[in-house]
Amino acid sequence: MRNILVIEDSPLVLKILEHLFRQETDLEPIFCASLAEAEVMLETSASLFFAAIVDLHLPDAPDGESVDLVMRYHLPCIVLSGSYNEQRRDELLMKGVVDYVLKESQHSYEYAFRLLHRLDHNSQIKILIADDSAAQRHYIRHILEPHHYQIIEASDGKETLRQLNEHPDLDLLVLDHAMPGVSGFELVKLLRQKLRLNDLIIVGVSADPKGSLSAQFIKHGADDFLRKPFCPEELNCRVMSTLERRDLLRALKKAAQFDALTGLNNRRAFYEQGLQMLQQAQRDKRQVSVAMLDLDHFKQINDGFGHASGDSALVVFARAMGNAFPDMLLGRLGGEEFALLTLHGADHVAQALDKLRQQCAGLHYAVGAPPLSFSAGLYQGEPEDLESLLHEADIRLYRAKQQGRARTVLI
Ligand SMILES: Nc1nc2c(ncn2[C@@H]2O[C@H](COP(=O)(O)OP(=O)(O)OP(=O)(O)O)[C@@H](O)[C@H]2O)c(=O)[nH]1
Repeated sequence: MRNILVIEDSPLVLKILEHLFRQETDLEPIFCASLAEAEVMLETSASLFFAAIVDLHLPDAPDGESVDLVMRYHLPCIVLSGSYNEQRRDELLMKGVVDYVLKESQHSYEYAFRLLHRLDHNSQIKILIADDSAAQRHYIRHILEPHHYQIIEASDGKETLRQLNEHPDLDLLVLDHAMPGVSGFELVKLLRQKLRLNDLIIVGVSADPKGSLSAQFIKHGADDFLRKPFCPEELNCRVMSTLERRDLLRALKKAAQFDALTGLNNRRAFYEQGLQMLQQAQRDKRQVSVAMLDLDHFKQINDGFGHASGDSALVVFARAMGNAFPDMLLGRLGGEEFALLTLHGADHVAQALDKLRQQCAGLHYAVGAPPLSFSAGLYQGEPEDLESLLHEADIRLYRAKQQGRARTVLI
């Protein structure tokens, strides 16, 4: 839970904020209606707070004194203001507030909450600022720092490449075009062709007046582009939206690859990775082993102990399978049916399946429920066609069920 200090006196705004905080499970607001109240709160409990949302005009602080108070305690500060004043906004942003949000619509309040959520993740985000001008690097750092990112700098193309090698977990590159040595534009091409395709977000930056440059950057793989001079909010908005877009894509990819209940590969991902494994085995002239596993009398668990207990049986079984076969390709093909594919020989897999069977008997998944048991069909053969290999394993699984379940059939 993150405590958020809210310094605000307007009953209407408080009502809106209370409503929005009620929808948050991990943010807890603590409200102060005046500067005096906030001073006492921070004096006694500043370390409890993660960030602050601050009204610019309070009866005992008519001129933004509440912002200075919060900044003195080095708390990330989101300013809420009823009126827009460009000079005031610039002053506040240069002072290091996270953002200046107008109290004009539901959308702006929601934006403030997006900022709070991002702040929570930003300390894990690594940004590289690549620009040959020290002043420009300093300016960008100053804009990004209040958002709590980890920031690294590079002053030319070569150093940028060195930093990228040194920090393979970099999330975002703010890349100036006109750098000595390798230009920003050349770097984008190089990074997208040679290093990695999607993981690194690239935001191009240039003072070049040519309109086509931004399009060229983006066509060659940059995620966004900013023309200098840009205002602090513009950079922050673009960094935030590219990060959000990447997180969304990652979540989508995860949902498309993994079974939501057990976390194992789903059927599609199992087939995709299985095909790659078969191609590798063909190149290495090796056989593969494939097994199909199916929980025994699973319907009785659902019928006798409820669907939730059935689900929990699937979860504990999948976890045990993951522990038993850490270096093999595993998947949930559907229902209570699982599969594995490996370069290990069938004897090795058969032994591991027996061990898993013993462990399953001791797994707890519902009060009073019978021990978990599974049948398996196992086949070793040439890495030709995944469908046929699975079919062979399935025939053997059928035999295992016929022969009384709780066993592995290899022949
Ligand atoms: N709880 C739960 N049940 C599921 C899920 N997917 C499939 N099932 C149930 O799994 C059961 C499978 O039953 P059957 O195909 O008759 O197999 P079984 O009872 O295990 O019998 P044998 O395989 O012959 O030992 C059905 O009742 C399905 O409704 C799931 O995601 N969660």
